[in-house]
Amino acid sequence: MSVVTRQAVEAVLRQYTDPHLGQDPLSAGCVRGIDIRGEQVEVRLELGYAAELFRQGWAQLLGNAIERLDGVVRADVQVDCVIAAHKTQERLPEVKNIIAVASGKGGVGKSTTAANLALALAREGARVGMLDADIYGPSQGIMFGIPEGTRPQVREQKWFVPLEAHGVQVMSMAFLTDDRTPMVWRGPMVSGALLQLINQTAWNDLDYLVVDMPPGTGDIQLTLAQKVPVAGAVIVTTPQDLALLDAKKGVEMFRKVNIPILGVVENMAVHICSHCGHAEHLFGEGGGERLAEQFDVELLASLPLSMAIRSQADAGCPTVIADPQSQVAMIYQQVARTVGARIAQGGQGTAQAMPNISVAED
Ligand SMILES: Nc1ncnc2c1ncn2[C@@H]1O[C@H](COP(=O)(O)OP(=O)(O)OP(=O)(O)O)[C@@H](O)[C@H]1O
Repeated sequence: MSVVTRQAVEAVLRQYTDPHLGQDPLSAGCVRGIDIRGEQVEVRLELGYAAELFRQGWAQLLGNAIERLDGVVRADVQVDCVIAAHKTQERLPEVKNIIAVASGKGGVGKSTTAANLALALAREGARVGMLDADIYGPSQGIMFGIPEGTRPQVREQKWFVPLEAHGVQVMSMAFLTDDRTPMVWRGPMVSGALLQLINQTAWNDLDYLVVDMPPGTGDIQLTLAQKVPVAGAVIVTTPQDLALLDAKKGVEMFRKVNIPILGVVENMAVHICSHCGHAEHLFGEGGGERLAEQFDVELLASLPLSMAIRSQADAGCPTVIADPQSQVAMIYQQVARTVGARIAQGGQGTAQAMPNISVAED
């Protein structure tokens, strides 16, 4: 009878690439324990991102592979998700990671993407908040189905208690104003008000706070990006040349303030005929890919122009929860897990970068 070794188990693990981390569990530092008792093997893995819809399948796949080793009768793989606080996250103790969702121009589907991303993160088991910072066209209240006129409670005359919808904590300037208040705010006022909104909301133990940024790349965006400890940004674009040009400005702006770009989402990329299923590239093919290549950012997903995406979001129940088994919902889930994985890889949990000290022998 052959005896199973730790090396043999590790060699099996090395053959499998975590699709979100792009590395095998060992190289990615996910292995927390390997226990071998005779013919039984127990492996514990820890993922630094939310992956409720992935972890069981991943555990099963790895377990089956280990069971194919000579001398193994049973392999149990346990996969846990543990989301750490981003290293820059000190000012907001209740928020571990802030994700900015931005676009170079309006109307590309930034808010729709932000809502689906937040809900997808929640479905993956994370505690999630949504801050609607799109002050000129706040739409998260509608997308989360919060009845117009609902006001947040105020605690100790200082804290706004975020509204809860579909399991996500939601806050928007729209909850504090009414339709008759014209939003003709100038830049500095807007940034000030938004910072106050972020800092004075009583967020409750969030793994991720998704911020739906105002469209564009002006002063408001820059101030927010600098004053809020953002873990990373997701840029939303459509494939038209003009939108892509604006998206490039967005990428450059975040780079300038040293905020990592987690990736680009290309929205309304293809039209799928609801009668025959034929896919048509309305605005030209491969724009998102070119942008990703040119700017060395990851293309997280290409989403179709779809009536369902629009009608479900506009009705207060975005696709991720309205039709959770749909292909589109699965794309959003994939984006959510990848975004979480990129943040985890960006140095989560490391308190501070230490200077290197080298000791040389004479
Ligand atoms: N993939 C899609 N397919 C079809 N319609 C979409 C898609 N994504 C977004 N939409 C629709 O396009 C419109 C604009 O979307 P959204 O409000 O998300 O854009 P935005 O970039 O946030 O715009 P703004 O910044 O001006 O608020 C909405 O009616 C939305 O439902």
